[in-house]
Amino acid sequence: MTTSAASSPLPMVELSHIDKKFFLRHTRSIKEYVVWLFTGRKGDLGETFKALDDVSFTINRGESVALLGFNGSGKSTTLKLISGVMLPDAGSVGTRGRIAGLIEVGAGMHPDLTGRENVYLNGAILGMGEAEIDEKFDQIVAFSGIEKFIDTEVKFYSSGMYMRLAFSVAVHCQPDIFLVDEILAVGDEPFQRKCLDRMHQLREDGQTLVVVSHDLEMIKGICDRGIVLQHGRVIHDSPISEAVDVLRASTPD
Ligand SMILES: Nc1ncnc2c1ncn2[C@@H]1O[C@H](COP(=O)(O)OP(=O)(O)OP(=O)(O)O)[C@@H](O)[C@H]1O
Repeated sequence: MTTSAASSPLPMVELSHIDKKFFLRHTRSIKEYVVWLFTGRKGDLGETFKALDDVSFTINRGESVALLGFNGSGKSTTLKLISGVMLPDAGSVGTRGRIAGLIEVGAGMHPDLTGRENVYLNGAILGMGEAEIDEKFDQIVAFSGIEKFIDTEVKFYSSGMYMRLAFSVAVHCQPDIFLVDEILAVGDEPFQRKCLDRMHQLREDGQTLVVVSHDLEMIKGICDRGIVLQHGRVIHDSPISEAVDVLRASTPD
């Protein structure tokens, strides 16, 4: 039996045995540091901490996946590795196509540039050419709803305004993979609804979504699969309702 290429799953994100470590510095006073230096450097000034531990999963085209877990479980670190702004210490990350990541409020924006200039900067970072941005500029600004402030330097924007502009640029660049961290929470309710509608539309268009949020009801409305992280390890991967139940039944320790 032959399977048509159109119906076979196409991997868009592949994480294989990822480890990510951070160095946690133990704060010391200058006096303590000098004593440590002249007494044979006994004891550590810090320790290595594993934020992700042997994380592997594959996300196929058209899937809408939530990364779930309590604070500090490694969700944002995973998104940063997928987006490429952070590299793993071990393992490999593979992605396909254009990625747009809304991971940190203000990331990818230059504070001294205006909203208009940042649309071009952000658009270029996301892989759009000048002509493509010119063509979509009015739509981007209209969706963001910040027309009045588009020629103001973004350092004067509120966090909600940053997010509006960044979300609008990201969705208009038609990403193959759209990564969204908690940042939607800084938008007001009408704009959040508008973002959710747009994310549903991306999903219907067959794009791939990876979402991090503690708003489990919202997540259930937008995602079809949930990956639960605990202390940097994947402990569960299933359809979203079951994954949310697993998270709710577990305890943060
Ligand atoms: N740049 C960094 N330097 C040191 N430690 C870090 C760094 N980034 C993340 N961590 C640590 O890695 C762990 C995982 O962080 P991460 O932000 O991925 O968690 P999260 O699941 O997104 O949490 P939250 O729900 O609170 O946003 C945390 O203990 C965090 O303190």
